Amino acid sequence: MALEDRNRRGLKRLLRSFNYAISGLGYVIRHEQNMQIHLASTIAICGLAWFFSVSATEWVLLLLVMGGVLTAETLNTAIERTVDLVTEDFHPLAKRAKDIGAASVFIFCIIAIIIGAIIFVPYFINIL
Ligand SMILES: Nc1ncnc2c1ncn2[C@@H]1O[C@H](COP(=O)(O)OP(=O)(O)OP(=O)(O)O)[C@@H](O)[C@H]1O
Repeated sequence: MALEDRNRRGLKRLLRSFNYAISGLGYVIRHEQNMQIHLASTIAICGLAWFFSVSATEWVLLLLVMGGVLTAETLNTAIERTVDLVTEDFHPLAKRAKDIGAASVFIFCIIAIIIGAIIFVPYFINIL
């Protein structure tokens, strides 16, 4: 957001914020291979949920964890770019910050896999 707009309010500022968010999302999707993998997984999981006609509660849980993974990856990319802005040299703290950012995505992925298994395994067993 342009610096002079920071104290302004109203629809114009809201629309600009929306545009900046879309631009950030587009960047992450275009440049981060992990985000592309997460998105492909999200589409596949939605297809599976539709195929098995999962319940509304299960949809909510799936959407929450899928959204959580995508959000964690987006924030992790922001951390990576911020670290790159601070230093391009090897630095133990840069490594620490990036590794911890990556850990946050990893944690959410593990939780998503566990919740996905809890929801889908009974459906798979049913069609066997
Ligand atoms: N400036 C740095 N100093 C020390 N270690 C770094 C630095 N930059 C990256 N690393 C190490 O290399 C790893 C990979 O960093 P990189 O910036 O390539 O991110 P990435 O995990 O490959 O993510 P992506 O490919 O999604 O951008 C980091 O997790 C960190 O351990």
